[in-house]
Amino acid sequence: MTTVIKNGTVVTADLTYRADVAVEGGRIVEIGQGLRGDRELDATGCYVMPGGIDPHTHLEMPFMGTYSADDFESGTRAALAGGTTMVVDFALPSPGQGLHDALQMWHNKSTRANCDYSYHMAVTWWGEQVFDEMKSVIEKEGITTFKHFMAYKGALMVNDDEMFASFKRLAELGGIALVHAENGDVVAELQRRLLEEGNTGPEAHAYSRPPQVEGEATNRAIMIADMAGVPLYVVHTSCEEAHEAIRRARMQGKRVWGEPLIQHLTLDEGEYFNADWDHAARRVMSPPFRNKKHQDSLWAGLQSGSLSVVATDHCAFTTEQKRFGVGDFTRIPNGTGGLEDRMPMLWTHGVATGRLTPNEFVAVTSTNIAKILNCYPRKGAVLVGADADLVVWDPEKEKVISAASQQSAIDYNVFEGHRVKGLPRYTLTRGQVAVNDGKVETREGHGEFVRREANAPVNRALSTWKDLTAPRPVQRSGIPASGV
Ligand SMILES: NC(=O)NCCC(=O)O
Ligand SMILES: [Zn+2]
Ligand SMILES: [Zn+2]
Repeated sequence: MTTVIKNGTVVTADLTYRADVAVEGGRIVEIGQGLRGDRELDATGCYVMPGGIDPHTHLEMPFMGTYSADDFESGTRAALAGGTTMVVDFALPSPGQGLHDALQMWHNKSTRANCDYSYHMAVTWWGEQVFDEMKSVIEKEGITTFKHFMAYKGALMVNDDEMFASFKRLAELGGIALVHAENGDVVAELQRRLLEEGNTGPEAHAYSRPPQVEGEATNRAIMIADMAGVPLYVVHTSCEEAHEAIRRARMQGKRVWGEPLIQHLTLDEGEYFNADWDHAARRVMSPPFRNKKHQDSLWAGLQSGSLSVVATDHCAFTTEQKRFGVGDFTRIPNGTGGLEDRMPMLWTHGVATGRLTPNEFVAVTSTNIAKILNCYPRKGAVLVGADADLVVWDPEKEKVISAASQQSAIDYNVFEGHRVKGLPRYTLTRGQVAVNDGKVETREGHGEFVRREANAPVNRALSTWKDLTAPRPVQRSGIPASGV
């Protein structure tokens, strides 16, 4: 059966043009004028764009004594409702657990996914087993991106020596290093002091994680990655200090990317001073929301290209779960939702305000990350042969965000009450119409795992450069290279 999206304007990361798009067998089979199909979707007045890719989600994640509330079913349903057609979640080994073991647990959870997905692997401890398994995780499992938590001391955090060892291994295997960049030692000390001084509420969460802890860790990760010769992707970049480090590194030719979240772009630290404990705690995440200066920096980064991708870090906890932290802010489960709202919020606050062009919107929500993850143009493109992961975007469609009508399993929404203009009319996941004229018609289990190959072009370029500039002995006549 052929489905044709008719009368729309195709918008990709670099082109805008009028065309119909024909889809068959889950792929785009033709792009042109006057196409006919067994089923036709009217895109009059709409943009036909690559579906969004959210490279940072935590679905059913075991964390801080509980599990995040959205699983692969509700999470990917929320994603599709908002125009996102692929998510990348984090497989998280517990201390001492093997990588393949953890991966199997994630494969078991994701059988319910409504859209395609991939994983990053987390390096939560270091040892010979992790070193060995990294190779097969990359080469056999198709997972090429490995996350390192520089925070969450005593739980997920790895130290510099472990990070350097892991980064070197990734450089050798053609993978990419990811970091959650916050100085976990300093955060732990600030938390201890704040509690001692009687600062127990959610606002203390923000005080315990100032921009300096993020700026320092981002710089450190960049330098360690440079010494290891591995490309680096910095997740949830929230402040000017971290952005500045990334910007400088990129200007020096280092292979570094930064990922702001839609929450940090549009919500600020004022949320933590709300008199309602629940309101503030629901917004506790790491790094915390910042002020306008930092938000302006992130927007400028997207405009100038020093920041590359907008994600959500979707890690949703119910109010009941957040209340674990009454009386001690360090026990509030860290994380917020955003999967359904990333694209409409970014369109409303980015494109409609003139901060981003529609093409830049596609770049930062889909195409850039598809290239970084080495799954472009299968994902992130409107091209013949690409997966038919598409969103038919109606720039005139409006709604007020509300927990009452959301797909997510939690009982609130951090964007509650925000009016958005720009929403999906249709979302297609490998050709299946999951949002049909605004109505959600997802199919549980439709999602497939997306394998990715190592040694992306950026890895090859970086290793060529590192080889070329590696230390070499100077040949001196009459002097042997090694002692006699
Ligand atoms: N970001 C957050 O607060 N929770 C999810 C885990 C992480 O990415 O740090
Ligand atoms: Zn993180
Ligand atoms: Zn995260």
